[in-house]
Amino acid sequence: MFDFVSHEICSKGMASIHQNVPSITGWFTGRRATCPAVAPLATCTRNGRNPSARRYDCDPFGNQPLIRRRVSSISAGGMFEAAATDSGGHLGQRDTPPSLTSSPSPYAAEGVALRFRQPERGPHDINRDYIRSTTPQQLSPRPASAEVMPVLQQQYRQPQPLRHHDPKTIVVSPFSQRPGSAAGVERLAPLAHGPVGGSDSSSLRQPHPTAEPHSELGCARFGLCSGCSLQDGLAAPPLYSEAKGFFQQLGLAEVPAVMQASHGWRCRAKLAVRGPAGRPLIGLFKEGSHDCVDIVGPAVLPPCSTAPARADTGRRWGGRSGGGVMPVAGPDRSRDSNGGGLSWMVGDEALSCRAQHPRINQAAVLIKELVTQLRIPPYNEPAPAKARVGTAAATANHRPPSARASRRRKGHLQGQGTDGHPGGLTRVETAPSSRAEGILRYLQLTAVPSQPGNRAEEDPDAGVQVVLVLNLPPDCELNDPRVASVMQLCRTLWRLTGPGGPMVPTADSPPPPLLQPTPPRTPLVHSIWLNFQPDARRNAILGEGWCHVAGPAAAWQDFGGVAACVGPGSFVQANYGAMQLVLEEIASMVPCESRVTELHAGIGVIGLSLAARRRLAALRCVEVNPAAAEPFRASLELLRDRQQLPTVVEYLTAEAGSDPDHFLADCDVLVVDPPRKGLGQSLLEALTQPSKTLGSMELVAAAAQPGPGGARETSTTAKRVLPSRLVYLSCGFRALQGDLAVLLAGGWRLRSATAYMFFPGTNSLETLVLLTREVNEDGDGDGDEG
Ligand SMILES: C[S@@+](CC[C@H](N)C(=O)[O-])C[C@H]1O[C@@H](n2cnc3c(N)ncnc32)[C@H](O)[C@@H]1O
Repeated sequence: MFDFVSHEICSKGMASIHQNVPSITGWFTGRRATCPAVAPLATCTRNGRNPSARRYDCDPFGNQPLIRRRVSSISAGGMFEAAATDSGGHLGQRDTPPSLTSSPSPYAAEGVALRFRQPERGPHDINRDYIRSTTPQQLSPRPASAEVMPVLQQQYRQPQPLRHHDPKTIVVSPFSQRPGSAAGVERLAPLAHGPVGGSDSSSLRQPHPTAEPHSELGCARFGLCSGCSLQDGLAAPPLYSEAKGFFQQLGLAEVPAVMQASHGWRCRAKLAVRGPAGRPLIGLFKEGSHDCVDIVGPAVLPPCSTAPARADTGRRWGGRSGGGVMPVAGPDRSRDSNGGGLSWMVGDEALSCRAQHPRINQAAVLIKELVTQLRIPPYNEPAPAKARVGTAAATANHRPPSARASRRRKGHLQGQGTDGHPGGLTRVETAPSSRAEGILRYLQLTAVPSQPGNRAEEDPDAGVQVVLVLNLPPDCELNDPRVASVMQLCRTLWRLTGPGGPMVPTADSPPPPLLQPTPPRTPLVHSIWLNFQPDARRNAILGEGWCHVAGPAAAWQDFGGVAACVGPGSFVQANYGAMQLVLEEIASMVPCESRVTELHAGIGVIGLSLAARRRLAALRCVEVNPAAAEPFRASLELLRDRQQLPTVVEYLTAEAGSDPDHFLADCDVLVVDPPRKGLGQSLLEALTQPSKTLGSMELVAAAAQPGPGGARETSTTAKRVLPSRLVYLSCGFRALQGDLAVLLAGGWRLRSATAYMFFPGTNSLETLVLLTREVNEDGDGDGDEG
């Protein structure tokens, strides 16, 4: 029998993600918003002709139906459709909608015909009530169906070699295989110098022209942005040497260092958006400042283009590609009434962030281009009152929100909180009285596998879940012009790179958002969310309000053999590949049939993967962020359909230190994965004072526990029974040192430690430690378990 016990999973905080989605159905589908930028691309693709030889003008906001004009620039989000034609100008689509004529096009030689539609409403005339009362079917009988859309989307679906992928795991320190080591991890000899990893010699591995020629990182921006502090020795940062010495003092001869990939490892990126309207900077802050270093490469034409290169305006990185240089629209064009041109196709990977998944880089390029063309004002930070500066190492580590902040999160629209993961950003506290301007604050981009069962970190065709973090209140009216420009961005982005179809679910569609399958072939943009973070004082990137705009709500990803539901506000490790290795090693530390408690469980990635791999007798997960419960439940449901699970699965929304006796009851193996500050005092006490007599209240609680191993005693002399194994995954090495001192003094014995490079290029570690203690009949441990 399967039993899912969920405590404090209330109807408010735990509401299904879609339950609180505002009824904006039909808003985005009310007009055919196919961007005519498809025209040159379609031309290029179909006929191999010069796309810039002839361009099409259009007045996307005009009211003249069915007008063709020649023009000089192309709108980013117009109100028309584009259709590819054959050489005679006839539409080539078999299922051409009746709204498109088949009359010969004057531009037939271009292979493209544009037709303009009478927009039902102007782009700035968005009315929420109107939207709510209109179904997508009424407004848009079908998604943009012109052939050029699939053609364009195909451009983004093109399977590309995942050039960053490094199949080899690097282990720096010499060591022998040991029982607790990561299963399947390839152990290599120590690396002294030279490139990390296998024989991949793709361009992503080539250093930037301006980078240190022999550096492993090979990034032209090294030293400018705060994302990386090391460009060599990525697999053995200075902190690793220190950690090795620390553990050797504690009796461990070997401390393996594991790096899964040196480039392209980041599957979730959080990027600041700053700078003036029309010239956005998207990237990370310089050390100790609000100066944003742009890490998003320029948009360039595809190699097949023969378009003449135009002089760069100087506001972008110089563009280059295999097929020539094509700086995109300059300021003059961005002032066009049509919103400027979209001449780009992809960014230049050699100029993009080395750490990020290539598909994240591509999405960032597209979004930057649209932000530029639509002149969406980036967030303008108020002057900082006191700068709290993180080092590169600190920024690499996550800083989950305080428990109080997490409790405050109710999620205005979605019931989702934030994970507070900076994703490489240095955050700076600002003065309470400061005033911020601008709209677009951050981008959160998460790689999503293109196929169920795929892993995003290995998937060259991965999609990207886009979160636009806005400096707007969650209750901002959607007819607010500031939102309108953002929505125009969303609409264009979706039309260009989404899978097609309406952007939001219909009002009467069933709400299975978390279990919504990923489309068979995922285009570049998997889904779009808005997050509202208007508070300049809050030290968090994500705010409380969420709005689901397009695509599946969740980004499912295989973690440790389990399909894990990752919401846009869920905590998830940025380095998916390294986390997979950690999960393998944790599985090797946990005996089959164990009763496992996982504290700081998040969406339950570790616990569920153990449940899938180790036939656990029981699983209890404890997490303070209430927004993590719903994704956990969704993952659990999917897993239950596939295989046998522990008879009792508990998910507790609570602070790890709030009731340790309850959490530790009936537990053989305790897994902890705390934030950087490490374990709380009460938990450390509980783990080191087994002979503490339980109070009567605790006994009542313990007696209520079902199943074998529940309350074994009812007298007030009952003692706390501790687990025999403690698996400690730490992202804060300093805190780990302190916690280990307490635990070792309290009877635990250190069995193994492995240093994982979760953030190659930074001086940080993710340390996985196994501790054991012998448990006698009294529940006391003498610190030695077999
Ligand atoms: C490093 S993350 C680990 C999450 C999860 N194990 C994973 O790998 O996805 C730390 C988690 O601890 C949670 N957390 C922070 N303080 C906590 C507390 N006092 N009690 C319980 N959970 C806490 C955070 O919300 C976050 O989900």
